[in-house]
Amino acid sequence: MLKELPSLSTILSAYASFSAMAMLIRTILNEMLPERMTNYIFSMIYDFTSAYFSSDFTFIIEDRWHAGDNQLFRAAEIYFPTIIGPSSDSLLVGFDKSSDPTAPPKPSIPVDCRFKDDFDGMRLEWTLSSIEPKKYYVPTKRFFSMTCNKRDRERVEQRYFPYINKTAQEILNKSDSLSIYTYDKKCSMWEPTAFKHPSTFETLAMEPQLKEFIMKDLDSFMEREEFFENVGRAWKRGYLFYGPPGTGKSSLVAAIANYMRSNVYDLQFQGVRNDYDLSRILTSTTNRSILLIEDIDCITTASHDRTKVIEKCEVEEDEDENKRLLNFIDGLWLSCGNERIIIITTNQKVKLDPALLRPGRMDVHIYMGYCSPAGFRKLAASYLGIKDDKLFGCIDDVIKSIEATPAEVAQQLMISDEPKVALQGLIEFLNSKKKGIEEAAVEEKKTKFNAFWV
Ligand SMILES: Nc1ncnc2c1ncn2[C@@H]1O[C@H](COP(=O)(O)OP(=O)(O)OP(=O)(O)O)[C@@H](O)[C@H]1O
Repeated sequence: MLKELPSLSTILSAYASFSAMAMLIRTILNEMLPERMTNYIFSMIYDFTSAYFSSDFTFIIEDRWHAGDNQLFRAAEIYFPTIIGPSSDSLLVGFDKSSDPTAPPKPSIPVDCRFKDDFDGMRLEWTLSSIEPKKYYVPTKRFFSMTCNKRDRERVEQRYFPYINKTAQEILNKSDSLSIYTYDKKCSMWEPTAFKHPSTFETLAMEPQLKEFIMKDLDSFMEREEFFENVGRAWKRGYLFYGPPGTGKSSLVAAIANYMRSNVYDLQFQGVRNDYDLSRILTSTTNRSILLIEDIDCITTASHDRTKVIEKCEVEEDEDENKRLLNFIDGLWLSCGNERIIIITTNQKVKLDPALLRPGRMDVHIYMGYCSPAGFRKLAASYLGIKDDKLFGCIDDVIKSIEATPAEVAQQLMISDEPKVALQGLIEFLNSKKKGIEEAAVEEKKTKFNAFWV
């Protein structure tokens, strides 16, 4: 076997010829090529050989991805503070406006902090870095980086990253704080505010069957990811809430957010310039959230009340605006990611283009109406903590005969903590409203009568 090995003199002479060759190439390159070109060639050779022979592999997760937020970065931001422990020597802490100051502060990862995570037998060391932009209007770029062994690359891609996403979602589901986001056009980013609306399905004054229907619909939507995938439909559901002001449309949105434990993105149609803008705004929202567009009737000036005489140019303007709105809603369905609930509210459904209301754009239409006796009882239970009273019968009678919104009834019930006083005040309010309506009806009759004889 030893015989097969080359002799020492052969090895030395091979090494000498290789070195001579390398020197010759180097001299030729130095003589013939400009210095910058030579440096470039050497750096390429270095990069190639070091990548080929190195056993390291680096993953980088930047905060932006394809002109939107990088969802993996957002998930990492939620997950990493929960694993940062003895392996790190610093932690960023703070409170936001909505935090309980007596509770421990919220943790976050400081820039340049190194920390380790153990997953499936691998020890992965992460760093959060940031790059300051050269131009003042470009935001700071932040990214997590981690170098692992090349042989672990597949495991990290296939199992560790999905694990980060899943764990972040579980943390969000368990967390008791929700946020409502509004889009800041100047900074091109969503601004979160703590969402602490107390409305729940329990406190809502609406027909119990309707509540049941909405809750079941939401549950079945959340459970049917596979169904949506099999039938080739986007995993989204569109709800239209319509009804007079003060009947609880916004309260219903809040009840849904609390029920689903979902953040709300409050989207302003007026703030969106074009399709590209919309897609950019939507890609920076997170999955499993509610997209809310309130008072959509105020967006379109179009009136479908065909009894009204409208100028030709007005009709054309309305049609343009309607087209833009339909495009906007279709854009929502296309670009807003998965597991989304899209809610549109309006005071006047008749003003909306019927094309907007078709299934696929708006799947479920919910009418929020005036206060019924059952609605009043719900409000009395929430505001006064009472289930019955001898004044209830009298209130039921008036409430059935007029149009009082739950907001108006709730307003009266808040006047006093003393149930008797509050109920008495409500009766007076309802009676005066009834009287006002009757007087207005008589007045209208009189006007019509006079007009007939003129
Ligand atoms: N159905 C309801 N159940 C319980 N509370 C209600 C209901 N409707 C209205 N309220 C009370 O009235 C207030 C105003 O209601 P809300 O803003 O939800 O009505 P809205 O229909 O969204 O009104 P708008 O069309 O003007 O936006 C709520 O904060 C809540 O206290």
